[in-house]
Amino acid sequence: MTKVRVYELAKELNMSSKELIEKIGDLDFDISSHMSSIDEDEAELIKELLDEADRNNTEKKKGKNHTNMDIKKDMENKDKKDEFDALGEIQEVIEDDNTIIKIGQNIIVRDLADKLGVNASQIITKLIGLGVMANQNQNIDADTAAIVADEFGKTLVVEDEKSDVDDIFDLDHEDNPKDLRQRPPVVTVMGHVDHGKTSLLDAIRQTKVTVSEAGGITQHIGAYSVNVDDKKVVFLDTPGHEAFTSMRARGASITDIAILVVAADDGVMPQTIEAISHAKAAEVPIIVAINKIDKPTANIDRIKQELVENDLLPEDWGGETITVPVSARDKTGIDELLEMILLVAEMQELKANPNRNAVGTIVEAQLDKGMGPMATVLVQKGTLKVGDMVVSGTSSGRIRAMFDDKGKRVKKVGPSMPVVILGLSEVPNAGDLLYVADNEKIARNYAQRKKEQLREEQLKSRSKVSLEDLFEKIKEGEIKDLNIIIKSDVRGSMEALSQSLRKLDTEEVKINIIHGSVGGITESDIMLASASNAIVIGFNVRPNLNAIEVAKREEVDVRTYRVIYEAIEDIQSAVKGMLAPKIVEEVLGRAEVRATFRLPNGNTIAGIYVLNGKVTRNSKIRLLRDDIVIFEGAVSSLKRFKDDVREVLAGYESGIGLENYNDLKEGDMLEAYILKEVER
Ligand SMILES: Nc1nc2c(ncn2[C@@H]2O[C@H](COP(=O)(O)OP(=O)(O)OP(=O)(O)O)[C@@H](O)[C@H]2O)c(=O)[nH]1
Repeated sequence: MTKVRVYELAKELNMSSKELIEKIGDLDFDISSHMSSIDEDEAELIKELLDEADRNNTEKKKGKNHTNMDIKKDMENKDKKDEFDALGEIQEVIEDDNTIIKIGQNIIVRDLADKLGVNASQIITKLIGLGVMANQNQNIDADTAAIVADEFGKTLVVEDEKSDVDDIFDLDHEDNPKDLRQRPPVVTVMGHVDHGKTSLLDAIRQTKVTVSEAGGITQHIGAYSVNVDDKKVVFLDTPGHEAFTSMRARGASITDIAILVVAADDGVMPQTIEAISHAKAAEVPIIVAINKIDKPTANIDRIKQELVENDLLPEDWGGETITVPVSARDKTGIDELLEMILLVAEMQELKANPNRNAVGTIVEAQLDKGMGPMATVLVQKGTLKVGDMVVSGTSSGRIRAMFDDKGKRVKKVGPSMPVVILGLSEVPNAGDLLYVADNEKIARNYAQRKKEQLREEQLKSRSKVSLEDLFEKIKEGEIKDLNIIIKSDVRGSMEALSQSLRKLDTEEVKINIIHGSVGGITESDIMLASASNAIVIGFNVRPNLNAIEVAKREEVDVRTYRVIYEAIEDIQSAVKGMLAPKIVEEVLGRAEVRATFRLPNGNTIAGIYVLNGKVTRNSKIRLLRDDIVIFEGAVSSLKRFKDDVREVLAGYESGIGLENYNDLKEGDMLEAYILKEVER
C-alpha cells in the first residue's frame, strides 16, 4: 500500500507538521516526526477525524464573530508569503473583537470574572459544575478557563507570555549579516603592578580627549573612547586582569583586545605572566606596549626576549605578537599603539547591528545621592536611546537621561560605546547584561522572572567542574576540556607537573594547563579558574585566606598536593571516573606565629594567635611561609598559660609545639586540619 509522509499530509490539510502531530497525538497512530510515514487508509481516517473535530468546534462556537479555529483557518488559507501580513491582521481582529479574551497560562478566578464581565460567584458556580473547587483568589489553568469562557459566549486566547519575555533575550539571535556594521574595538589594559597601566590610560586620554563640557557629569565612568582619524577606540578604564576576569566570570566578554603593559626597565614579571594567561584563556588578542622607554635603563630587546620565553613571539622577530615601544610619561608611541589597535581590530572584523533593540553590559554602577541608580553601559548591539525601557538582572526602568564618557548629554549611542544611564529601579550588577524591552510589561516580567531565577539558582548550585564529578560530565559530553591552573613552590616542579598532566589527554577529554606560576594560590587564580571553568592544583603551596573564601563562593575546586605523583594519579583517576573513596582534609583554622621561645631541651615553642576557626591538640599542622608549605606534621603540645588544652579558638593566644620541627619563625602561618574519610 502507498505510504504518505506526515509532512505531505499536513501540507494537504493546510497545517504545519507540528500541529498535525499534536492533533493526532491522542489517536493510536505511530507518528513521531514529520518524516514518519502512514498508510493511505490511515491518512484518510485522520482526515475524516479532523474534519469531524473541525465541524464540532464550529458548531460549538456558532454565533461568534471569530473563533480561534476561524482565525487559524484564515491564516492557513493564506499563501505562505502572506502569512506574516495575516498574522498582523489576526492580531488586529483579536484586538477589536470583544468576544475574545486574552490570558496567560493561568488566571486568578477574580481576574477571569473581570475579563468576562461577570461576578466571581458565577465563575465559581460554573467551576463547581466542572468539578473544580476554587475560591476567587485561586489560580485556574487556561484549559479550565477556556471552558468557563465558552459558557459565557467568549473565546479565550492564551497569550504566550514567555515568548514575549524571551524576545528580549535576543542576544543569541543571529543578526542578518547584511545588517552588520563595523564597530569600534573595546580594549583592556593589563600588566604588572607599577608598569604604567594607569599612566598609559591617562596618556591616551590626555592626548586624544578634549575637556569635558560644563553641565554634564564629570566623574570617571569606567570606560572612554578616543578618536583615531575617523575611527574610534574604546578603553575600559579599570586596568588589570583581575577586573577583566571577574567580568568574564560573570559571563561578560566585552574586551576585544588586551594591551599588555611591560616596563622596559623591569621586564616580564609574575603579574605580566598572569595577564598573558588571562587574556589567552579568554582568547583575546594581545598587543604589548613596552613602556617607560624614556628610562636610561630601558632595554627593549630584553623585553622581547622575555616575551618569547612566555610564548609571545614579537612580529619583528617573525612572530605574530605586535609590540609597540611607548612612554606614558613623554606620551611617545601613543599614536602607533592606537594604530596597531585599529589594525588588530580590522583583522578581527568587529561588527554589530546598530538597528535593533540594544543589548549591552553593565561596566560600573552606583547609587548617586541626587540622581539615583547610575550605570555605565557598554552597548554591544543595537542603539540605546533615551526613553528606552531597559532591564538588567532584577533592575528595570525607562532611561531618563544618558551621558557619554565626556559628561555630555546624549540621546542615543551605538555599538561598543560606553554611556551612563539614569532611570533604573535599582543599582544593577557590573558584568550583567542590559536589554531593551519593547514595553514596560515585558521589562517588569523579565525582572520578576530574573528574581525568581536568582532564588532558584541560589538553591541549586552552579555546575562548576570538580574532580568528583568530572567523569560524569565527560560522559554526558558536558566537558571536553579539563582546564587546570597550577601553582607551585618552585618552577621546576610546576613544569614537571604540567608536562605529566598534559600526557593524560584521552579521546574524550583534553587537558589544558591554562596558567602555571610560582607562588601561593591567590584570589586572582581562583577568579581565572572560575571564569575558565578550571580546577586549581597547588603543589607545596596553599591558598591564602582570601582565596579560600573566593573559592568557596565561586565553587572552584582547589586541590593541593605534596607529592607530584599523587596529583597525577588523582587527575588520571578522575578522567577515568575512578577517583577512589578518599580521605579528605577539613581545614579547622589558621593561626599566626607572633613569637618563638627556645626551651632548654632545644625544642621551639611558638606563641600563636588564632585568626579564624580553631587549632586543636589532635589536628595536623601545615606551616606556611608566604603561602608556601614549609612543613607538615603533628602538634606536640598546645598550652594556654601553663595548662594543656584540647583546643584554642579564634581570637585567643596560645603556645604550640610541633613534632620534629623547631624552625618556627615570627610571621609564619599555621594551618590546622584533620583528615576525614568520606564516601563518594
Ligand atoms: N619614566 C617613566 N615612568 C613612568 C612611565 N609610565 C609610568 N611611569 C611611572 O611608573 C609608576 C607606576 O605607574 P602607574 O601608571 O601607576 O602604574 P600601574 O601599572 O597603573 O600601577 P598599579 O595601578 O599600581 O598596578 C608611576 O610612578 C609613573 O609615574 C613612563 O613611560 N616613563
